[in-house]
Amino acid sequence: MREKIEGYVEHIVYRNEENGYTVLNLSAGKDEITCVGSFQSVHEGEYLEAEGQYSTHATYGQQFKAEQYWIKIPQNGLALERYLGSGAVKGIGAALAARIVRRFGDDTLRIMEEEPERLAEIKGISDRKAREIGEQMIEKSQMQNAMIFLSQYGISLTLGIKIYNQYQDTLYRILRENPYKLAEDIQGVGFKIADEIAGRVGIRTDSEYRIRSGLYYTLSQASAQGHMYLPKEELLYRTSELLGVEREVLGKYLMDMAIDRKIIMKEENVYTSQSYFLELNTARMLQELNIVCENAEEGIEKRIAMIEAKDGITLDIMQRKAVAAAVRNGLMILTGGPGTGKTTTINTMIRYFESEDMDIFLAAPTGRAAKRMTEATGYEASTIHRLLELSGVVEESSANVRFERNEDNPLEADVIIIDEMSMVDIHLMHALLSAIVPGTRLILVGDMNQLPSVGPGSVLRDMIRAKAFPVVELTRIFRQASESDIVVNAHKIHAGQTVSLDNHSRDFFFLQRNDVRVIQKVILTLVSQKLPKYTDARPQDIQVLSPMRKGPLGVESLNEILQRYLNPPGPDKAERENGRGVFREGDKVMQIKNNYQLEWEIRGKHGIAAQRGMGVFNGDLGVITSINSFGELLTVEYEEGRFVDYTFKQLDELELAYATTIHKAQGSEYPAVVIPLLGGPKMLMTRNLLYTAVTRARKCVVLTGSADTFQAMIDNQTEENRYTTLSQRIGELARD
Ligand SMILES: Nc1ncnc2c1ncn2[C@@H]1O[C@H](COP(=O)(O)OP(=O)(O)OP(=O)(O)O)[C@@H](O)[C@H]1O
Repeated sequence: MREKIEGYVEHIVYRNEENGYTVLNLSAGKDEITCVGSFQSVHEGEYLEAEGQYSTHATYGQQFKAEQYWIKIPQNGLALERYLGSGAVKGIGAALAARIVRRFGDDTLRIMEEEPERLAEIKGISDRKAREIGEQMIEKSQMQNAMIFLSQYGISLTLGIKIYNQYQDTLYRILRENPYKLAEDIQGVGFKIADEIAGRVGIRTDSEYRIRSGLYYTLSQASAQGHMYLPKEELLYRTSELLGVEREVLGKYLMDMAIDRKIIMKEENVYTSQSYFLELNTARMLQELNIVCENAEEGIEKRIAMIEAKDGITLDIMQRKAVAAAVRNGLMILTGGPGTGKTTTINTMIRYFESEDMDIFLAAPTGRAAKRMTEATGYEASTIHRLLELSGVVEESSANVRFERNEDNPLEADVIIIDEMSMVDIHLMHALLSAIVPGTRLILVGDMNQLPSVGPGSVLRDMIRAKAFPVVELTRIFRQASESDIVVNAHKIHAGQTVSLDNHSRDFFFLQRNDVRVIQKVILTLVSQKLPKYTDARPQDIQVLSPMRKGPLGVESLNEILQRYLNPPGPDKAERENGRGVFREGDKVMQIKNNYQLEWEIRGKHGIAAQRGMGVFNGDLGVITSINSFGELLTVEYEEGRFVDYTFKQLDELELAYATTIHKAQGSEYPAVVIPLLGGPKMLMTRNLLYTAVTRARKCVVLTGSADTFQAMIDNQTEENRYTTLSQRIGELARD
């Protein structure tokens, strides 16, 4: 039940400076109430009104959880003295507070606000200080008023403070005239919040601001779906649906927005300016790197032969071609499916450049992929983010990341090799290219048939389609059929051929089951018993990959079931409820968005940090090691012993990960993978998706469900259609 309480802040028991989480004692008449919540700035002695609910904490007993609060500066002498003495006003300490209150009594507050110059009558306060105190008081009461005003529109305190800091006094005008400006200026306010405020303020649905903001929002939504632009008609259609405004009305605003350079229109395609220039500049930088390296010609073949002899391998003609192309060109792309010898080729390239004393950097888009690259090459590989030296001051989305390595401070390497290029989105590609000077060789390696990157663009495919850069495609499968049916079948799936499901294989199995419950049971037995034994792995290393989130075979249900059996509740395991279920110590979890600001540390003896860093990324897998309800912290251990503390408020960035979607598994590999397949929407159940799922497994893949669904997926060549024009931009520049 929602209740309202009020009283003086007696004592601040605990405060987390970072997120404002506070435990305080409130003195309300005769009662003392323990009150917890996120208080931005509360001081002892202040009079607090709070709305929220009582709850009972296992250790700390009854406490009041504040959801909203208002601070009142106390009026009477003693409370006022305490308030002022608590450091609430800069420049006033306890002793000075006592003197001020002794002098002005109950009139203190009025004097401080209205006649602050009179404070100078007190010893220890100069004219200047008096003025400063006055300004602070005005600021405080303005902020207070602003918060009250904003709370009418359902704006939370944290957001309210951001809004106030951005606009100060002009906030009233902005809110009344154009709340959509908030969506442009303030992180955390999107079109939806702005539109809700606009509705309450009474702004017309066909107002110019609303339409412009709606058009822009639709474009950003498209970008979140992977597109770089929308065709004009589609943009108008989607925006008209969103705003409930006729399509005909919208068109004319596009022109205005183009004049303001908010958007760019080209051949009936509409881009945000940012998207347009991302593609254009990426194309330009690629062209600049695309040079033929002089005096590389001599003895390439001979040197490759020498390396082959030394390493005891014989490269295939295409592999040799790839190494030579990497030596000759400033930019080259190596593509091929699993087992076609990409890694072997990279290794030979590395030996080649090593023999020329060149500095070589290796990187991949995810931590897991980088680790695999390190293992396969024996050469240290890092994530692209780490290579570019992600710097601390960044905003949340990948679009606003800042790197230490950029055009002013480029990477000092002779050769840069990037693996798993299919996962690199346009933002990361742009950042990478910005940090590379022409003359440095860039070698991009990836499988263009994997699902496209999570972020916008389809960089690798677009580059290959542009036909403007040297590309070598490896098609011969080196891994023998007897050795790996995973690889052979993946290629068959890609080629649309029939895959034998007779289970005469050592690493590729199909268990035909048509009942959902039976399939769930099969999955459970596979993960908890059979596969760990068969592949010599731990149950948490076996990954269940589902095409979908919802439904009895979707990620959500499967996680619930797997959690129940693999990590049941126990007296020694702390838990934390969240909206979607429960997190428990020992659970396998996944970070589900890029968070460049989240800190990790590698803990040495006695839990002392031995190394620190920033950034946890979409798809990173870890295990919950502890849940601390008092400190409201949940700790996850990620690979390489990186520990990350999440406040309870950040838990929406985590999900149980016994099962994950195939999309989330891109670029990752697991010893063994289990894939349930039983019907599903045609849009989703594609050949591409099946191919990506199967290629995630290193030692063993088990599919379970309906063979018809399996075949239907092989036959379904629908591909996600991304609106991108990187290849056109490359083409235009190449013609110039
Ligand atoms: N020219 C070659 N001659 C003989 N064997 C080869 C050759 N090239 C690669 N192989 C072998 O084929 C297998 C797959 O090669 P590699 O790991 O380089 O492929 P990949 O494309 O990187 O595969 P994946 O993406 O699945 O890791 C390895 O066992 C490798 O030793």
